[in-house]
Amino acid sequence: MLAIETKNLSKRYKTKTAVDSLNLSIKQGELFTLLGVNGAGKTTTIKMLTCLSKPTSGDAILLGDSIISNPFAVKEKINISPQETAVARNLSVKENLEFTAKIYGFDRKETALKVQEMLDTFSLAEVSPNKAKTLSGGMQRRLSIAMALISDPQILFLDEPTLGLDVIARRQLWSAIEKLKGNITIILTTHYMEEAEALSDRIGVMSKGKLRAVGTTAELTAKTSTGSLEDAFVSLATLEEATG
Ligand SMILES: Nc1ncnc2c1ncn2[C@@H]1O[C@H](COP(=O)(O)OP(=O)(O)OP(=O)(O)O)[C@@H](O)[C@H]1O
Repeated sequence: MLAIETKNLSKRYKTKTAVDSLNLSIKQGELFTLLGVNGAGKTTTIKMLTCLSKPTSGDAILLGDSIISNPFAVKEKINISPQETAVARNLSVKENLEFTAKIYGFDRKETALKVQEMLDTFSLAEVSPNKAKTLSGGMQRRLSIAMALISDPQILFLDEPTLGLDVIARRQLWSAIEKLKGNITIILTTHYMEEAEALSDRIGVMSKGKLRAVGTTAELTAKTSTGSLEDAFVSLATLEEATG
């Protein structure tokens, strides 16, 4: 069974087609990156796949369930770390994780185990008693991802996880994401080429709501006869300008 299969997934606002007939297949355990410039349609795609926004037309099947006809089943299997982190600023790191575990109905023993696992995986043990608002941007993002993983989702969505982070914080977040690879399906959005290249099994290039190409870095560079992902991306964007 595929983790995600979209069928002509589309979202139109009044005058704007944000996502245009997206057809995409993502395997279980894959780390798949949607790469595109601002306004390409990445966040709108994530919002539809996480049942936060209804498609105008088309559908997506996540682990066998449709986002249109069975959104509750979909929501049980997924979680998202959104662009704006979802941490409670006045709670400590540990309290944020415990609070999330309680929402999902874990008992005290399960909560303690899960919280410790997340503190270790995301190198947050040292700041566990500190209020979230005192953390650096990078640590807040790591906490946000840890909170999204508490419920043991089978698919995790990361919307621009390293936006605004410095190079050190970005590398720390990459290594946290790398630890998750293979155990869970991850859909990541970014407009950083080096991030897509460092983390992804496959990359989907989006521009102006359309999926222009899908493949590994090597496949995308071969397809465009270029020497780097950045050149491949520019080539695909230029192609898009020619074809509309
Ligand atoms: N609620 C809305 N109403 C009207 N237009 C919208 C709405 N949300 C998004 N759009 C438009 O749809 C297009 C795609 O936006 P989206 O946020 O999905 O892009 P993105 O690739 O995630 O960009 P970014 O990297 O800036 O987050 C943009 O042109 C945006 O202005």
